Amino acid sequence: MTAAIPLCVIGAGQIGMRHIEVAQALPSVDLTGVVEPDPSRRATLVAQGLPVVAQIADLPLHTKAAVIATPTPQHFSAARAAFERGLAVLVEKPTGATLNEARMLIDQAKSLGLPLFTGHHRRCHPFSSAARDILPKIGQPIGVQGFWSLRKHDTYYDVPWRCAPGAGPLMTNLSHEIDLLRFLFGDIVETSAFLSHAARNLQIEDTATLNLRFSSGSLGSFLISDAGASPWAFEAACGENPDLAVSGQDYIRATGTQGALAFPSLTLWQGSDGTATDWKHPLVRVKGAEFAAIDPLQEQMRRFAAVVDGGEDNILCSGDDGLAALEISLAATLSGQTGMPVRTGSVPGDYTGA
Ligand SMILES: NC(=O)C1=CN([C@@H]2O[C@H](COP(=O)(O)OP(=O)(O)OC[C@H]3O[C@@H](n4cnc5c(N)ncnc54)[C@H](OP(=O)(O)O)[C@@H]3O)[C@@H](O)[C@H]2O)C=CC1
Ligand SMILES: O=C1CO[C@H](CO)[C@@H](O)[C@@H]1O
Repeated sequence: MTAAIPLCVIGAGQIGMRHIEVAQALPSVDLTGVVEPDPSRRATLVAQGLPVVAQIADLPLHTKAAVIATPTPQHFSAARAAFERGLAVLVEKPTGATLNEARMLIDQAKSLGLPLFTGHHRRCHPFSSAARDILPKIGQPIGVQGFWSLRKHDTYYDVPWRCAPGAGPLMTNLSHEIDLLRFLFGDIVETSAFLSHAARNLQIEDTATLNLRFSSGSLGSFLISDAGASPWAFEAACGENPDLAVSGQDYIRATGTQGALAFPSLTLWQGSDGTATDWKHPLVRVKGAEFAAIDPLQEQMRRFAAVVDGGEDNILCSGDDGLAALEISLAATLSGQTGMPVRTGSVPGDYTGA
Protein backbone atom coordinates (compact mmCIF):
# COMPACT_ATOMS: atom_id res chain seq x y z
CA MET A 1 0.00 0.00 0.00
CA THR A 2 1.09 3.57 -0.66
CA ALA A 3 -0.58 6.39 1.31
CA ALA A 4 -4.06 5.94 2.83
CA ILE A 5 -6.75 6.33 0.16
CA PRO A 6 -8.66 9.63 0.56
CA LEU A 7 -12.31 8.51 0.62
CA CYS A 8 -15.67 10.15 1.27
CA VAL A 9 -19.04 8.77 2.34
CA ILE A 10 -22.11 10.23 0.63
CA GLY A 11 -25.26 9.98 2.76
CA ALA A 12 -24.91 9.70 6.53
CA GLY A 13 -27.98 7.65 7.44
CA GLN A 14 -28.20 4.18 8.96
CA ILE A 15 -25.68 2.39 6.76
CA GLY A 16 -23.69 5.53 5.91
CA MET A 17 -22.75 5.87 9.59
CA ARG A 18 -21.43 2.29 9.56
CA HIS A 19 -19.27 3.10 6.51
CA ILE A 20 -17.99 6.20 8.31
CA GLU A 21 -17.01 4.13 11.38
CA VAL A 22 -15.26 1.61 9.17
CA ALA A 23 -13.40 4.30 7.21
CA GLN A 24 -12.19 5.84 10.47
CA ALA A 25 -10.96 2.46 11.71
CA LEU A 26 -9.08 1.40 8.57
CA PRO A 27 -5.42 2.43 8.27
CA SER A 28 -5.59 2.15 4.45
CA VAL A 29 -8.34 4.82 4.28
CA ASP A 30 -8.39 8.53 5.11
CA LEU A 31 -11.97 9.84 5.56
CA THR A 32 -11.83 13.22 3.76
CA GLY A 33 -15.51 14.07 3.73
CA VAL A 34 -19.08 13.13 4.59
CA VAL A 35 -21.70 14.51 2.19
CA GLU A 36 -25.04 15.17 3.86
CA PRO A 37 -27.66 17.57 2.43
CA ASP A 38 -29.76 18.10 5.58
CA PRO A 39 -28.47 21.14 7.63
CA SER A 40 -29.61 19.88 11.03
CA ARG A 41 -28.12 16.43 10.39
CA ARG A 42 -24.91 18.18 9.26
CA ALA A 43 -24.77 20.11 12.53
CA THR A 44 -25.04 16.84 14.48
CA LEU A 45 -22.26 15.28 12.42
CA VAL A 46 -20.00 18.33 12.82
CA ALA A 47 -20.52 18.07 16.58
CA GLN A 48 -19.20 14.49 16.31
CA GLY A 49 -16.01 15.85 14.73
CA LEU A 50 -16.75 14.59 11.22
CA PRO A 51 -15.54 16.44 8.08
CA VAL A 52 -19.02 17.24 6.75
CA VAL A 53 -19.92 19.04 3.52
CA ALA A 54 -23.31 19.79 1.92
CA GLN A 55 -22.56 18.54 -1.59
CA ILE A 56 -20.07 16.53 -3.61
CA ALA A 57 -18.67 19.71 -5.20
CA ASP A 58 -17.45 20.81 -1.74
CA LEU A 59 -15.31 17.71 -1.08
CA PRO A 60 -11.53 18.19 -0.67
CA LEU A 61 -9.93 18.02 -4.12
CA HIS A 62 -7.56 15.17 -3.28
CA THR A 63 -10.49 12.78 -2.56
CA LYS A 64 -10.16 9.67 -4.74
CA ALA A 65 -13.04 7.38 -3.80
CA ALA A 66 -16.66 7.51 -2.65
CA VAL A 67 -18.98 5.15 -0.83
CA ILE A 68 -22.56 6.05 -1.73
CA ALA A 69 -25.09 5.40 1.02
CA THR A 70 -27.96 7.66 -0.01
CA PRO A 71 -31.49 6.31 -0.29
CA THR A 72 -31.76 4.04 -3.35
CA PRO A 73 -33.58 6.62 -5.54
CA GLN A 74 -30.52 8.91 -5.19
CA HIS A 75 -27.85 6.26 -5.96
CA PHE A 76 -27.75 7.19 -9.64
CA SER A 77 -27.41 10.97 -9.25
CA ALA A 78 -24.86 10.64 -6.44
CA ALA A 79 -22.74 8.05 -8.29
CA ARG A 80 -22.86 10.08 -11.49
CA ALA A 81 -21.71 13.22 -9.66
CA ALA A 82 -18.93 11.23 -7.96
CA PHE A 83 -17.70 9.91 -11.32
CA GLU A 84 -17.77 13.46 -12.72
CA ARG A 85 -15.40 14.39 -9.86
CA GLY A 86 -13.11 11.51 -10.97
CA LEU A 87 -13.88 9.34 -7.93
CA ALA A 88 -13.90 5.54 -7.78
CA VAL A 89 -17.34 4.43 -6.57
CA LEU A 90 -18.69 1.78 -4.26
CA VAL A 91 -22.45 2.26 -4.33
CA GLU A 92 -24.69 0.65 -1.75
CA LYS A 93 -27.05 -1.97 -3.08
CA PRO A 94 -29.01 -1.91 -5.30
CA THR A 95 -26.72 -0.28 -7.89
CA GLY A 96 -29.55 1.91 -9.17
CA ALA A 97 -33.31 2.18 -8.94
CA THR A 98 -33.67 0.76 -12.48
CA LEU A 99 -31.62 -1.35 -14.87
CA ASN A 100 -31.14 1.71 -17.11
CA GLU A 101 -29.60 3.62 -14.20
CA ALA A 102 -27.28 0.72 -13.32
CA ARG A 103 -26.25 0.29 -16.98
CA MET A 104 -25.52 4.02 -17.37
CA LEU A 105 -23.30 3.92 -14.29
CA ILE A 106 -21.43 0.88 -15.61
CA ASP A 107 -20.92 2.64 -18.97
CA GLN A 108 -19.78 5.84 -17.28
CA ALA A 109 -17.29 3.95 -15.10
CA LYS A 110 -15.89 2.10 -18.11
CA SER A 111 -15.58 5.22 -20.26
CA LEU A 112 -13.80 7.10 -17.46
CA GLY A 113 -11.68 4.09 -16.48
CA LEU A 114 -12.91 4.34 -12.86
CA PRO A 115 -13.76 1.40 -10.56
CA LEU A 116 -17.44 0.72 -9.79
CA PHE A 117 -18.55 -1.78 -7.16
CA THR A 118 -21.89 -2.52 -5.50
CA GLY A 119 -22.12 -2.96 -1.72
CA HIS A 120 -23.09 -6.62 -1.65
CA HIS A 121 -20.71 -7.13 1.25
CA ARG A 122 -21.66 -10.72 2.13
CA ARG A 123 -19.12 -11.96 -0.38
CA CYS A 124 -16.40 -10.55 1.87
CA HIS A 125 -17.01 -13.07 4.67
CA PRO A 126 -14.39 -15.85 4.64
CA PHE A 127 -17.17 -18.47 4.96
CA SER A 128 -18.75 -17.22 1.70
CA SER A 129 -15.55 -17.84 -0.29
CA ALA A 130 -15.09 -21.15 1.56
CA ALA A 131 -18.63 -22.23 0.57
CA ARG A 132 -17.83 -21.52 -3.05
CA ASP A 133 -14.68 -23.65 -2.76
CA ILE A 134 -16.50 -26.53 -1.01
CA LEU A 135 -19.54 -26.71 -3.30
CA PRO A 136 -17.87 -28.96 -5.92
CA LYS A 137 -17.82 -31.66 -3.19
CA ILE A 138 -21.61 -32.04 -3.46
CA GLY A 139 -21.27 -33.04 -7.12
CA GLN A 140 -23.49 -31.70 -9.86
CA PRO A 141 -25.64 -28.96 -8.29
CA ILE A 142 -29.31 -29.95 -8.20
CA GLY A 143 -31.12 -27.42 -6.05
CA VAL A 144 -30.88 -24.78 -3.34
CA GLN A 145 -33.45 -23.63 -0.82
CA GLY A 146 -33.22 -20.44 1.24
CA PHE A 147 -35.31 -18.87 4.00
CA TRP A 148 -34.87 -15.27 5.18
CA SER A 149 -37.47 -14.14 7.68
CA LEU A 150 -36.79 -11.40 10.23
CA ARG A 151 -39.58 -9.26 11.64
CA LYS A 152 -38.43 -5.63 11.27
CA HIS A 153 -39.26 -3.26 14.14
CA ASP A 154 -42.42 -1.26 13.37
CA THR A 155 -40.70 2.17 13.27
CA TYR A 156 -38.44 0.91 10.44
CA TYR A 157 -41.25 1.89 8.07
CA ASP A 158 -41.55 5.46 9.44
CA VAL A 159 -38.98 6.50 6.76
CA PRO A 160 -41.09 7.27 3.63
CA TRP A 161 -38.67 5.99 0.93
CA ARG A 162 -38.60 2.59 2.63
CA CYS A 163 -42.38 2.21 2.01
CA ALA A 164 -42.26 3.05 -1.70
CA PRO A 165 -41.52 0.86 -4.75
CA GLY A 166 -37.78 0.39 -5.01
CA ALA A 167 -37.53 -0.54 -1.32
CA GLY A 168 -39.31 -3.45 0.43
CA PRO A 169 -37.69 -6.77 1.31
CA LEU A 170 -37.16 -7.70 -2.37
CA MET A 171 -34.97 -4.70 -3.17
CA THR A 172 -33.59 -4.10 0.32
CA ASN A 173 -32.88 -7.63 1.53
CA LEU A 174 -33.40 -10.10 -1.32
CA SER A 175 -30.84 -8.36 -3.53
CA HIS A 176 -28.15 -9.52 -1.04
CA GLU A 177 -29.51 -13.07 -1.27
CA ILE A 178 -29.50 -12.98 -5.05
CA ASP A 179 -25.95 -11.71 -5.14
CA LEU A 180 -24.88 -14.46 -2.73
CA LEU A 181 -26.75 -17.16 -4.68
CA ARG A 182 -25.09 -15.97 -7.91
CA PHE A 183 -21.70 -15.85 -6.16
CA LEU A 184 -22.16 -19.48 -5.07
CA PHE A 185 -24.27 -21.08 -7.82
CA GLY A 186 -23.83 -18.93 -10.93
CA ASP A 187 -26.19 -17.03 -13.21
CA ILE A 188 -29.97 -17.10 -12.81
CA VAL A 189 -31.88 -17.30 -16.08
CA GLU A 190 -35.53 -17.37 -14.97
CA THR A 191 -37.46 -16.12 -11.96
CA SER A 192 -41.04 -16.43 -10.79
CA ALA A 193 -42.53 -15.10 -7.57
CA PHE A 194 -45.61 -14.73 -5.42
CA LEU A 195 -45.83 -11.51 -3.39
CA SER A 196 -47.92 -10.68 -0.34
CA HIS A 197 -48.46 -7.46 1.62
CA ALA A 198 -51.10 -8.98 3.88
CA ALA A 199 -49.15 -8.45 7.12
CA ARG A 200 -48.06 -4.78 6.86
CA ASN A 201 -50.59 -3.48 4.32
CA LEU A 202 -48.01 -1.26 2.64
CA GLN A 203 -47.84 -0.68 -1.12
CA ILE A 204 -44.67 -2.80 -1.16
CA GLU A 205 -44.57 -6.51 -0.32
CA ASP A 206 -43.73 -7.78 3.14
CA THR A 207 -43.34 -11.41 2.04
CA ALA A 208 -42.40 -13.19 -1.19
CA THR A 209 -41.67 -16.69 -2.40
CA LEU A 210 -39.41 -17.20 -5.40
CA ASN A 211 -38.57 -19.95 -7.86
CA LEU A 212 -35.23 -19.61 -9.61
CA ARG A 213 -33.67 -21.43 -12.56
CA PHE A 214 -29.87 -21.31 -12.79
CA SER A 215 -27.93 -21.46 -16.05
CA SER A 216 -26.38 -24.74 -14.79
CA GLY A 217 -29.87 -26.31 -14.90
CA SER A 218 -30.21 -26.44 -11.11
CA LEU A 219 -33.26 -24.94 -9.41
CA GLY A 220 -33.74 -22.72 -6.37
CA SER A 221 -36.53 -21.60 -4.10
CA PHE A 222 -36.50 -18.83 -1.53
CA LEU A 223 -38.94 -17.45 1.05
CA ILE A 224 -38.30 -13.89 2.18
CA SER A 225 -40.32 -11.93 4.72
CA ASP A 226 -39.78 -8.91 6.93
CA ALA A 227 -43.04 -9.51 8.78
CA GLY A 228 -42.46 -13.05 10.06
CA ALA A 229 -40.24 -13.68 13.09
CA SER A 230 -37.76 -16.56 12.78
CA PRO A 231 -34.17 -17.54 13.59
CA TRP A 232 -33.48 -18.18 9.87
CA ALA A 233 -31.73 -15.37 8.01
CA PHE A 234 -28.20 -14.51 6.99
CA GLU A 235 -27.72 -11.85 9.66
CA ALA A 236 -29.16 -14.07 12.40
CA ALA A 237 -26.96 -16.96 11.26
CA CYS A 238 -23.65 -15.11 11.39
CA GLY A 239 -24.29 -12.05 13.56
CA GLU A 240 -22.79 -9.63 11.02
CA ASN A 241 -25.24 -6.80 11.76
CA PRO A 242 -24.72 -5.42 15.28
CA ASP A 243 -28.35 -4.23 15.36
CA LEU A 244 -29.87 -7.68 14.77
CA ALA A 245 -30.23 -10.67 17.10
CA VAL A 246 -28.08 -13.75 16.51
CA SER A 247 -29.43 -17.34 16.25
CA GLY A 248 -26.50 -19.24 14.76
CA GLN A 249 -28.91 -21.22 12.57
CA ASP A 250 -28.27 -22.18 8.96
CA TYR A 251 -30.67 -20.64 6.47
CA ILE A 252 -29.62 -22.04 3.08
CA ARG A 253 -29.44 -25.70 2.05
CA ALA A 254 -27.98 -26.93 -1.23
CA THR A 255 -28.20 -30.42 -2.68
CA GLY A 256 -26.10 -32.09 -5.38
CA THR A 257 -25.61 -35.54 -6.85
CA GLN A 258 -22.90 -36.37 -4.29
CA GLY A 259 -24.13 -34.65 -1.14
CA ALA A 260 -25.49 -31.53 0.47
CA LEU A 261 -24.26 -28.34 2.13
CA ALA A 262 -25.81 -26.19 4.85
CA PHE A 263 -24.87 -22.50 4.89
CA PRO A 264 -23.27 -20.65 6.56
CA SER A 265 -22.11 -23.39 8.97
CA LEU A 266 -20.65 -25.21 5.89
CA THR A 267 -21.90 -28.50 7.33
CA LEU A 268 -21.36 -31.02 4.55
CA TRP A 269 -23.31 -34.29 4.05
CA GLN A 270 -21.48 -36.79 1.85
CA GLY A 271 -21.55 -40.47 0.88
CA SER A 272 -19.12 -42.78 2.73
CA ASP A 273 -16.00 -43.81 0.86
CA GLY A 274 -16.55 -46.97 -1.17
CA THR A 275 -20.37 -46.89 -1.11
CA ALA A 276 -22.82 -45.47 -3.59
CA THR A 277 -24.34 -42.09 -2.77
CA ASP A 278 -28.04 -42.91 -2.84
CA TRP A 279 -31.03 -43.08 -0.51
CA LYS A 280 -30.15 -46.58 0.71
CA HIS A 281 -26.90 -45.37 2.32
CA PRO A 282 -26.62 -42.93 5.20
CA LEU A 283 -24.76 -39.72 4.45
CA VAL A 284 -21.83 -38.78 6.64
CA ARG A 285 -21.98 -35.39 8.35
CA VAL A 286 -18.77 -33.35 8.17
CA LYS A 287 -18.60 -30.32 10.44
CA GLY A 288 -17.71 -27.07 8.66
CA ALA A 289 -14.53 -25.13 9.37
CA GLU A 290 -14.89 -22.25 11.81
CA PHE A 291 -13.89 -18.73 10.87
CA ALA A 292 -13.22 -15.78 13.14
CA ALA A 293 -15.97 -13.18 12.78
CA ILE A 294 -15.01 -10.17 10.68
CA ASP A 295 -16.76 -6.89 9.92
CA PRO A 296 -17.73 -7.43 6.26
CA LEU A 297 -18.19 -3.69 5.62
CA GLN A 298 -14.64 -3.11 6.81
CA GLU A 299 -13.31 -5.95 4.67
CA GLN A 300 -15.28 -4.60 1.70
CA MET A 301 -13.82 -1.11 2.17
CA ARG A 302 -10.32 -2.51 2.66
CA ARG A 303 -10.65 -4.35 -0.67
CA PHE A 304 -12.13 -1.26 -2.36
CA ALA A 305 -9.24 0.91 -1.17
CA ALA A 306 -6.75 -1.71 -2.40
CA VAL A 307 -8.31 -1.56 -5.90
CA VAL A 308 -8.21 2.26 -5.87
CA ASP A 309 -4.54 1.85 -4.95
CA GLY A 310 -4.00 -0.16 -8.16
CA GLY A 311 -4.73 -3.70 -6.92
CA GLU A 312 -7.06 -6.34 -8.36
CA ASP A 313 -9.95 -8.08 -6.61
CA ASN A 314 -12.01 -11.16 -7.45
CA ILE A 315 -14.38 -11.07 -4.46
CA LEU A 316 -16.04 -7.63 -4.48
CA CYS A 317 -19.36 -7.28 -6.30
CA SER A 318 -18.53 -5.66 -9.65
CA GLY A 319 -20.88 -3.22 -11.39
CA ASP A 320 -21.96 -6.05 -13.71
CA ASP A 321 -22.67 -8.38 -10.78
CA GLY A 322 -24.62 -5.61 -9.06
CA LEU A 323 -26.65 -5.13 -12.24
CA ALA A 324 -27.40 -8.86 -12.36
CA ALA A 325 -28.58 -8.90 -8.72
CA LEU A 326 -30.79 -5.88 -9.39
CA GLU A 327 -32.24 -7.53 -12.48
CA ILE A 328 -33.30 -10.68 -10.61
CA SER A 329 -34.74 -8.64 -7.73
CA LEU A 330 -36.79 -6.60 -10.23
CA ALA A 331 -37.71 -9.79 -12.11
CA ALA A 332 -39.17 -11.18 -8.88
CA THR A 333 -41.31 -8.06 -8.42
CA LEU A 334 -42.40 -8.12 -12.06
CA SER A 335 -43.29 -11.79 -11.88
CA GLY A 336 -45.24 -11.23 -8.67
CA GLN A 337 -47.21 -8.44 -10.33
CA THR A 338 -47.91 -10.20 -13.64
CA GLY A 339 -48.21 -13.80 -12.46
CA MET A 340 -45.77 -14.80 -15.22
CA PRO A 341 -42.23 -16.21 -14.99
CA VAL A 342 -39.61 -13.65 -16.09
CA ARG A 343 -36.63 -14.66 -18.22
CA THR A 344 -33.40 -12.80 -17.54
CA GLY A 345 -33.00 -10.12 -20.21
CA SER A 346 -36.70 -9.28 -20.37
CA VAL A 347 -37.10 -6.81 -17.47
CA PRO A 348 -37.76 -3.35 -19.01
CA GLY A 349 -34.86 -0.96 -18.44
CA ASP A 350 -37.06 1.70 -16.86
CA TYR A 351 -39.01 -0.67 -14.59
CA THR A 352 -38.90 0.45 -10.94
CA GLY A 353 -41.09 -2.21 -9.43
CA ALA A 354 -44.02 0.22 -9.21
N1 LIG B 1 -25.29 -3.13 2.72
C1 LIG B 1 -26.12 -3.05 3.75
O1 LIG B 1 -26.02 -3.82 4.70
C2 LIG B 1 -27.19 -2.02 3.79
C3 LIG B 1 -27.47 -1.25 2.68
N2 LIG B 1 -28.45 -0.32 2.69
C4 LIG B 1 -28.66 0.50 1.47
O2 LIG B 1 -28.10 1.77 1.76
C5 LIG B 1 -28.91 2.81 1.25
C6 LIG B 1 -29.28 3.76 2.38
O3 LIG B 1 -30.11 3.07 3.31
P1 LIG B 1 -30.30 3.63 4.80
O4 LIG B 1 -28.98 3.92 5.40
O5 LIG B 1 -31.21 2.68 5.47
O6 LIG B 1 -31.06 5.01 4.49
P2 LIG B 1 -31.29 6.24 5.45
O7 LIG B 1 -32.56 6.88 5.00
O8 LIG B 1 -31.10 5.85 6.87
O9 LIG B 1 -30.05 7.20 5.11
C7 LIG B 1 -29.85 7.85 3.89
C8 LIG B 1 -29.03 9.12 4.14
O10 LIG B 1 -28.67 9.74 2.91
C9 LIG B 1 -28.98 11.15 2.99
N3 LIG B 1 -29.24 11.66 1.64
C10 LIG B 1 -30.40 11.75 0.97
N4 LIG B 1 -30.21 12.26 -0.27
C11 LIG B 1 -28.88 12.51 -0.37
C12 LIG B 1 -28.05 13.07 -1.39
N5 LIG B 1 -28.55 13.43 -2.57
N6 LIG B 1 -26.73 13.21 -1.13
C13 LIG B 1 -26.20 12.83 0.06
N7 LIG B 1 -26.94 12.30 1.06
C14 LIG B 1 -28.26 12.14 0.85
C15 LIG B 1 -30.18 11.18 3.90
O11 LIG B 1 -30.35 12.48 4.40
P3 LIG B 1 -31.84 12.99 4.79
O12 LIG B 1 -32.32 12.08 5.86
O13 LIG B 1 -31.59 14.39 5.23
O14 LIG B 1 -32.66 12.88 3.53
C16 LIG B 1 -29.79 10.16 4.95
O15 LIG B 1 -28.93 10.72 5.91
C17 LIG B 1 -30.10 2.13 0.58
O16 LIG B 1 -29.88 2.10 -0.80
C18 LIG B 1 -30.12 0.74 1.15
O17 LIG B 1 -30.60 -0.21 0.20
C19 LIG B 1 -29.17 -0.07 3.82
C20 LIG B 1 -28.95 -0.80 4.96
C21 LIG B 1 -27.96 -1.84 5.03
O1 LIG C 1 -28.70 -4.32 3.32
C1 LIG C 1 -29.33 -4.65 4.29
C2 LIG C 1 -30.63 -4.07 4.53
O2 LIG C 1 -30.98 -4.00 5.84
C3 LIG C 1 -30.71 -5.12 6.66
C4 LIG C 1 -31.29 -4.89 7.99
O3 LIG C 1 -32.61 -4.45 7.81
C5 LIG C 1 -29.24 -5.40 6.62
O4 LIG C 1 -28.89 -6.44 7.48
C6 LIG C 1 -28.85 -5.70 5.22
O5 LIG C 1 -27.50 -5.96 5.09
